[in-house]
Amino acid sequence: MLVFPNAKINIGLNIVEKRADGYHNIESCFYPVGWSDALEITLADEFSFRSDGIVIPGNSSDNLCTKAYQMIAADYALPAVKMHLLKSIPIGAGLGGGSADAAFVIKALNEQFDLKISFEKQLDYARRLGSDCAFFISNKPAYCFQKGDEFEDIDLNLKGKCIVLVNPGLHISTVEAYSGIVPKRSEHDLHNVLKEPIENWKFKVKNDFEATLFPIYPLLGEIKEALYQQGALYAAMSGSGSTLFGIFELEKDLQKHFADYKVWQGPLD
Ligand SMILES: C[C@](O)(CO)[C@H](O)COP(=O)(O)OP(=O)(O)OC[C@H]1O[C@@H](n2ccc(N)nc2=O)[C@H](O)[C@@H]1O
Ligand SMILES: Nc1ncnc2c1ncn2[C@@H]1O[C@H](COP(=O)(O)OP(=O)(O)OP(=O)(O)O)[C@@H](O)[C@H]1O
Repeated sequence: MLVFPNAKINIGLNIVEKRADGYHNIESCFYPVGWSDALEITLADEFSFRSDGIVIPGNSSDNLCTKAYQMIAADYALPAVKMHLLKSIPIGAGLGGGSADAAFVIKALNEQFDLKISFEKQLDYARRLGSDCAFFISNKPAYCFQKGDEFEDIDLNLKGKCIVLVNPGLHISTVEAYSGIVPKRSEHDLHNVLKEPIENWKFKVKNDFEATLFPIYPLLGEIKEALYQQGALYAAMSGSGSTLFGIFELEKDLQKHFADYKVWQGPLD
């Protein structure tokens, strides 16, 4: 089976409070984007995982794909498989790429081997692998709360608009990014603000990581500003960085403009 785990962006990210378990409760809109890895899962004599493309830190037993397989294999009689990942989504980029790979393994094993794991149970498995992971089980625009792993439907349709993702190659650790944050309630209810015209978002839809990370990495703020100068309706950092995104009314080719960085651009669904 061949699947294409895709990235996500965070449209708005309020870090509301620190939890007793050390994590943070957040409020965010998660939106799928087309920057994708490719993952092939085939029957084999023994389990193996290998990856090509962007080098993933850690060895194959640390990989979230391996962890997802082992977790399901602990509860279901799974045959051995060979997994081959072509890694394209930048790492430490706020795009949830590792989480997407893991969620797609859960979904692919369920389908390929007819395991009949319910949707709710797939979500529970995904939550065990990472806060971002559960989103990729449904992989539809959603308002996310708690650790980012509880969802409500959101009335937001950006279909037809174009997104440009710019990754400057800085690897920002999620743990470090959260450690710099002083949580606070947001001034604006994200649900309501996202119903306003996209041109208003610039003033009201904030990613709380920007205030602490932009002073440390000024390049991030410069790229966001450049996206606005190029005509973005809305621009922001995704997750804990380091990827910036711009949403444009029409197709936009900024590959040359951001020639020093990794750029992905395409339509939103
Ligand atoms: C920044 C976001 O990408 C926004 O979508 C996510 O909140 C991060 O999700 P993730 O990468 O799946 O994070 P996890 O692998 O679950 O956690 C990594 C570390 O980030 C911190 N963490 C993560 C999620 C969360 N809601 N609060 C946290 O404080 C914790 O220190 C945790 O040990
Ligand atoms: N399949 C995988 N792809 C990418 N990273 C992986 C994978 N498996 C394990 N990891 C580990 O997860 C870490 C970061 O994962 P990921 O790419 O999801 O982070 P991110 O882009 O910062 O996402 P976010 O902050 O939005 O969760 C890496 O340091 C890497 O060691």
